[in-house]
Amino acid sequence: MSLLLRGVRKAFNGVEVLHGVDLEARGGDVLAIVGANGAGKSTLIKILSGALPMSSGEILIDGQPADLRSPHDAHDRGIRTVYQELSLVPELSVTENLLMGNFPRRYGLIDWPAAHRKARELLERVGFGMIDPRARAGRLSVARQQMVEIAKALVSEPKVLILDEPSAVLAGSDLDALFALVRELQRRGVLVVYVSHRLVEVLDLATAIVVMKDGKVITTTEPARTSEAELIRLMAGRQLERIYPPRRPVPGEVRLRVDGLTRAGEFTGVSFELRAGEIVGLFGLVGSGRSELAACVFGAARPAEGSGAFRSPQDAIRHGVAMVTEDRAGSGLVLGMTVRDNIGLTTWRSTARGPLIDVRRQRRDTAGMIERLAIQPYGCASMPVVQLSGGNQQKAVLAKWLLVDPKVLILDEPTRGVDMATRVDIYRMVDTLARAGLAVLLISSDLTEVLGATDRVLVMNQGRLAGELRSEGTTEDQVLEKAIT
Ligand SMILES: Nc1ncnc2c1ncn2[C@@H]1O[C@H](COP(=O)(O)OP(=O)(O)OP(=O)(O)O)[C@@H](O)[C@H]1O
Repeated sequence: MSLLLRGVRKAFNGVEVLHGVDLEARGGDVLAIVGANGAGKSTLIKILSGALPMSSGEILIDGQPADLRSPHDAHDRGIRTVYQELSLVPELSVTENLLMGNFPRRYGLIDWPAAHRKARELLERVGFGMIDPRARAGRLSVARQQMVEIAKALVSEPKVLILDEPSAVLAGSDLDALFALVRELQRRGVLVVYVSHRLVEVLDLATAIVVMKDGKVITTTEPARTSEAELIRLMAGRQLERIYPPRRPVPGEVRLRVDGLTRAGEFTGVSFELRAGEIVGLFGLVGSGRSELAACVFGAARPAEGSGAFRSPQDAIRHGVAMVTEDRAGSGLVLGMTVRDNIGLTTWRSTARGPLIDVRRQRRDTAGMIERLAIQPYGCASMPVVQLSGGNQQKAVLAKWLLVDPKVLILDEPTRGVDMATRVDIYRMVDTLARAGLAVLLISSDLTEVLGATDRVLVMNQGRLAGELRSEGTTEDQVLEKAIT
C-alpha cells in the first residue's frame, strides 16, 4: 500500500493555510506528523479523511489518483480516522457503538449474545479486552471512550489509520495498550498516521517524522536521526534550553484551604492547602476524581461535606480564584465569538465604565495577552475563536483567565493539545506569576509535566488523596505507584 500527496493546498475564505504539501508513505510505516499549533496538521488529516476538500493538489493511493470528496470516499479507500473529539453515542452500549448497523441476526432479529461476543472479540483483538462491551459508552471514562473509538475504526481492517492526538487522554496501562496496538498494526502492514505533540512518544513509535511549519512540510526525518530538542527547534524556529524553569519556592500565606471535602461517588475526605508563591500539582488517572474535585473547589459543584469550596464560580472569582477548564469548547470559550471578546469575557466587569465596556482598554489588554502567549494566526483578535487551531484555542482560554489577575489559579489540563514551544512559554509565565505571589494548582495527567512544572504533587487515587510528594527528585514511577495501587 502506498500513499502519495503532491502539492496539496488548502485555503479558507481565500486565506491559504496549506501551501503545497508533499508526502510519501507506505503500509507498515508509522508516520508521525508534528508541528506547532496552527501548523496545519488537522487540516491535512481532514483532507486525507475526506472531511475537507483540498483547494488543489493530488492524492495517490497505490499509484492511482484518489478523489476523496467525502468521509465515505476515504472509508471506501480503506482510510479510517480517529479524531480527538469523541463521536460515540453515549446512550448506546459499547457493542452497539462498535457494530452500528452491522449486527449478527437470527430469525431476522438482532442476536445480542452473538453481538456482544463479536464486540468482545474485536476489543480483545486490538488489545482493549479490559473494556466491557455491554457498558454504556457514556459511562466509560474519556480514556476508555477514546479506546472504543479506535476499536471502531478497526472493525474492518483499514489500510490507513489516522490517529489525531490519541494519547492525550491516556495514561498508564491504557497508553501501553495503545502503543502495542500501533506496533501490531504496523506489523500487519497498515499505514498509521500519528499526530501528536508528545515528542517522546513520537520518537519511540514513529518510523518517519514529518515536521510541519506554517502550512508546509519543512523536514522529514527518522527517530534515530533526530532528538526532542531538535524537533522543538525545527517546529518553533528557535532554540529552547530547558522546558521547565527551575523552582525555588518560598511559600507565603495560605490562599486556599479545603478540609474533608466529599462528594458521593466522586471523592472523599480531601484536605489540602495552597500557599502564595506555590505551584502544586494534582495528579490522578482519568476517573480518579481530580477534575471533579477541582470543579467542586471552584464552586461549579456543591460538596456534600467539608469546607473550603466556593459556593459558585462567581463567588470563587470574587475571591480572586480563576480556573482554566479541561473542556475548552464546553465551558471555556464561546466558539462563535471573536478571540478578543472571548478573552475579554471575564474582565467585562473591570473594563466596564458604567454600563459600557471600555473597548480601548479591552483591546489593549487582550492584544497584550495574545502577544504574550503567541496566539496565532497574526491578526486573530477579530477572528471567531472557532477558526483557530485547537492549541491556539487552549491558549485563548488561558489568556482569558490570566487577565483577571487572580490570587489563586486552578489549571485543569492547561497544555492539552498545546505544542512544546508554547508549553515552555506557559510554564515560564506560570512560574513568573507564582514568583509574584500567585498560588497555582496544576491538574494534569501528563506525568512529566506534573513533576517538572510544580513544587509538590498531590496524588489522587479512586477519589482519595493517596499522598503528597516533593516534585524534585521524585520519579514518574513513584507517582504512578501512588495513583494506581
Ligand atoms: N474553519 C477554518 N476557517 C478558517 N481558518 C481555519 C479553519 N480551520 C483552521 N484554520 C486555520 O488553518 C491553520 C491551520 O490549522 P490546523 O487546525 O490545521 O492546525 P494544527 O497544526 O492542527 O494545530 P493544533 O496543533 O493547534 O491542533 C490555522 O491558522 C487555523 O487558524
